[in-house]
Amino acid sequence: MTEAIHVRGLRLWAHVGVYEQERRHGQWFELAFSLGVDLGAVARSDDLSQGFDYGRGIAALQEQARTVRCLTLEHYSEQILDALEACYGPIPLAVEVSKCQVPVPGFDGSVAVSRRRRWG
Ligand SMILES: Nc1nc2c(c(=O)[nH]1)N=C([C@H](O)[C@@H](O)CO)CN2
Repeated sequence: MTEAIHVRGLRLWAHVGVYEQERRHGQWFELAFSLGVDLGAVARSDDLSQGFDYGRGIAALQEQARTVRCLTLEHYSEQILDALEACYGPIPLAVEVSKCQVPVPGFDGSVAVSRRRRWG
């Protein structure tokens, strides 16, 4: 993949987690996603209508986060890929979803899963 749009640091409050209280109360997630697309047309013309508007993907994931309910980061990442595909069609996609505060005793870090569709 030679060219891509990368969106990083998209913080979303979502109700995802194996524990019932994670799904009931919700928690912060941080997303990064990439669109593997040719940027040449917009680069030459300065006309966004000839390319991919990253704002549409951000808005779609903000909307999705309001209603999503599931257990695992893996399943959440699948729904994120589905939402991006609904936005942009069958283009190469990559996503990384991090749980910012993981409810594991004695663990102060974050956990992330990364997934790809049609990438490479
Ligand atoms: N592979 C995964 N393992 C775990 C997940 C997950 O989403 N994918 N989630 C949890 C809990 O929700 C976590 O927040 C704390 O135990 C556990 N393992």
